Amino acid sequence: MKTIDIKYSTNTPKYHSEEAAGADIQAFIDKDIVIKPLERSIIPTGIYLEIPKGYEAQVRPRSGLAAKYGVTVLNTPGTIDSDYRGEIKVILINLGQNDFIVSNLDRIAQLVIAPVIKANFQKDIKLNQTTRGEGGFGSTGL
Ligand SMILES: O=c1ccn([C@H]2C[C@H](O)[C@@H](COP(=O)(O)OP(=O)(O)OP(=O)(O)O)O2)c(=O)[nH]1
Ligand SMILES: [Mg+2]
Repeated sequence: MKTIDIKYSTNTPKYHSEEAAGADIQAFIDKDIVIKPLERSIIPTGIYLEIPKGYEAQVRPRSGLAAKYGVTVLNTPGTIDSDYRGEIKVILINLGQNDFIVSNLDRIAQLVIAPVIKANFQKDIKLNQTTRGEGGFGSTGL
């Protein structure tokens, strides 16, 4: 497994198994946050990273919260740019039927570090032809 060093300040994401792809991130809050059904909340984590150029961090949901409570990350996968130096925050949405309570240090999401390929977008009015052409949104059948 490839590894890279990433500097952090305040809190750290934590891998919970040897080969976990995602490092869990915890809520870092003074008091509980209640998320009502169909509402969302921006949860601080106290995590600040210096991600090396050429990488990003993706904020992904935890499947346990989704399966048990219907709670997920609204903008999944959230994108943490390598030049971002602010606190990582998680936008949770409660798609379940009950209030969801977030307490300090609850593991609310996970971070996956991934390489980034930057495109040099080149304007060309004639794009090459393909069999699919302009077909999308179920054009090949469901
Ligand atoms: O779940 C997320 C997503 C983003 N961010 C931070 C890090 C990221 O680098 C920055 C900007 O995110 P994004 O590009 O997704 O948001 P935007 O709405 O395009 O804002 P901006 O104009 O600042 O790029 O916000 C988070 O803390 N959590
Ligand atoms: Mg942006």
